[in-house]
Amino acid sequence: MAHGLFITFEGIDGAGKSSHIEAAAQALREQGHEVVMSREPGGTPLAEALRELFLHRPMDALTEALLVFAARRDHLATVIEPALQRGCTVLCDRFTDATFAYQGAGRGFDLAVLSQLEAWVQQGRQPDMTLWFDVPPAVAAQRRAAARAADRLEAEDLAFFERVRSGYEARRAADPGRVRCIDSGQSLEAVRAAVLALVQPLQPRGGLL
Ligand SMILES: Nc1ncnc2c1ncn2[C@@H]1O[C@H](COP(=O)(O)OP(=O)(O)O)[C@@H](O)[C@H]1O
Ligand SMILES: Cc1cn([C@H]2C[C@H](O)[C@@H](COP(=O)(O)OP(=O)(O)O)O2)c(=O)[nH]c1=O
Repeated sequence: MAHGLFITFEGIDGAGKSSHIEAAAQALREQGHEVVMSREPGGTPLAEALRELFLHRPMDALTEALLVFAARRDHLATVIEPALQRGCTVLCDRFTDATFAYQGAGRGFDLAVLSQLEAWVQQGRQPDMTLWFDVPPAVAAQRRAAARAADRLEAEDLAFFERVRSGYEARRAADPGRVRCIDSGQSLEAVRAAVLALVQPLQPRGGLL
């Protein structure tokens, strides 16, 4: 079925993805896309409330996984799917690759259970393209320390973020056509050029209406 483009942005905390989403959106608008921007966990009032709990309350890995998928279900049903059906291009700061990377690789949670939750919640919906901002965890930690106070996930140690990074690499290896790796250890200007090189050729898809 025809639908708008669904593009997600991923990477460990401090990789630099949030620094480039607006530039990607602007480039796409200039190509004629009607852009909807969102984030996960979040993007709806319910999902934003779940995000606050997720980022600040202690919980085990299964609870983390259930919360992010509950938030995702609401976000997909009320924001992402309607926007894609209208033919919009949806840019989302994180999506299910983050769950496989953080809860799966980072926490060691069962990947088969995550795949089951993914199937129930997404009903086959997958991003058309994912930009994975890849950077060594030590570089990301320096960037975070200079920029902001750590939340519950950001307080994890370098070994955790090494596992998360390897989780993203596994997702890329499983679907290299979708997950595109950007070397985010470069300068802001070089990363921005790499992002624009990937998004500028994308044509608007148009919707059903
Ligand atoms: N390529 C880069 N070189 C140097 N600093 C960067 C680069 N990309 C991002 N930063 C800085 O690192 C910090 C974290 O970036 P941010 O975009 O918030 O990361 P993320 O969204 O991936 O957590 C910000 O202060 C940002 O200005
Ligand atoms: C979407 C998602 C995010 N997360 C984590 C990754 C981040 O540490 C955190 C929030 O992501 P993010 O919005 O990137 O945080 P910030 O705006 O502070 O950069 O949630 C998961 O652990 N699993 C998930 O499925």
